[in-house]
Amino acid sequence: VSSKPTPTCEDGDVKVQEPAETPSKEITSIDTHDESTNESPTTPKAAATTPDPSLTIPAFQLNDETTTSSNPTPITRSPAPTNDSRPTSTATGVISSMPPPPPPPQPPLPSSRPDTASLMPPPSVPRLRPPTQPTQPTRSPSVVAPGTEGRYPPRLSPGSSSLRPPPSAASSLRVPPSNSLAPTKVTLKPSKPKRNNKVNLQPGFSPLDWAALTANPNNKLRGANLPPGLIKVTPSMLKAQNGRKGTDVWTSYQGKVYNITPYVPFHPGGTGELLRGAGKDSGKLFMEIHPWVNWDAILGECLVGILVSENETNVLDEMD
Ligand code: HEM
Repeated sequence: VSSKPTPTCEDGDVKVQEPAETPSKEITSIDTHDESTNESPTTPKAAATTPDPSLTIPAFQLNDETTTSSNPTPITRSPAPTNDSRPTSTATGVISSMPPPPPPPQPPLPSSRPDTASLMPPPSVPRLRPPTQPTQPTRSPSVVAPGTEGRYPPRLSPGSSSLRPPPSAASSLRVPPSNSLAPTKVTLKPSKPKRNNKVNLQPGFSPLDWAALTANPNNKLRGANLPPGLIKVTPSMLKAQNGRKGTDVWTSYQGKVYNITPYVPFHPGGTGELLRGAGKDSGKLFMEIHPWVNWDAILGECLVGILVSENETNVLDEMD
């Protein structure tokens, strides 16, 4: 639109002649221009009136668009007001609008160029300003809540914060390995040496040897003199089976009584440790030292009976 005719007609004062020469033609062109841009009616008029100055038009357009600083000054002068009056009049009646604006044509080329430049800038300037202005204000408020340009960091910070949560996934993965691995490693190292209370078992008394021994039911690991079925064991009976005076060593675990005598040489923790539960319940000691050990899997064949109360056995004896 800026390149159209403004230069030739616009020579400042010459504008009057242009409308007079081509009223019908100008009307059509002006109408179209007015529809597209309400603010810049002058540009359409110039375009209709100036078919010849095509050469001058391109040069001005480029200059006007590129240089924003030069645009404002020419616009403010005369073109802006003149243009505004023209379009408004054209909107209602083309003829009325045309006569008032057109000034006498001026021969000097330089003067015509500035006019075109002034005419050109208005359309281009408003167009450029609106997009930039709305974007800036929107940015400043959103960013700003605190302030102006310097607020980019704040924006970045909120953005980063929003990313941080999603980063929540990435952050969770990163943190645990570094922190968790270090402590776990440290804890494992000291714990192993502390618990390394295992004893050197005699040849033929390894866990595999014990497994082979228990696999054969004819070994009678429960005791030679016991009945085939499980027996009821009272606390007094358990206490008497402590290994002293040549007796077998019994211990209880979860309400069941076991003969641990055959297992003593196989116990990795040593004889002394295992005999701490002789004649009494070993559940507490067992769970404190190695709760991961499967008691029943190791001593299943050593099961003697079920632990019962003293009164119960007495009643049963009386009944018998
Ligand atoms: C008074 C009861 C018991 C005490 C005080 C005791 C004590 C211990 C000790 C101090 C260790 C060495 C742990 C180490 O150095 O890591 C150990 C290992 C072991 N004990 Fe016992 N123990 C008892 C009963 C039993 C019983 C009844 C069984 C079998 C059912 C048993 C099976 C084992 C096994 C398999 C290990 C080796 C654990 C491993 O290699 O991690 N213990 N025991």
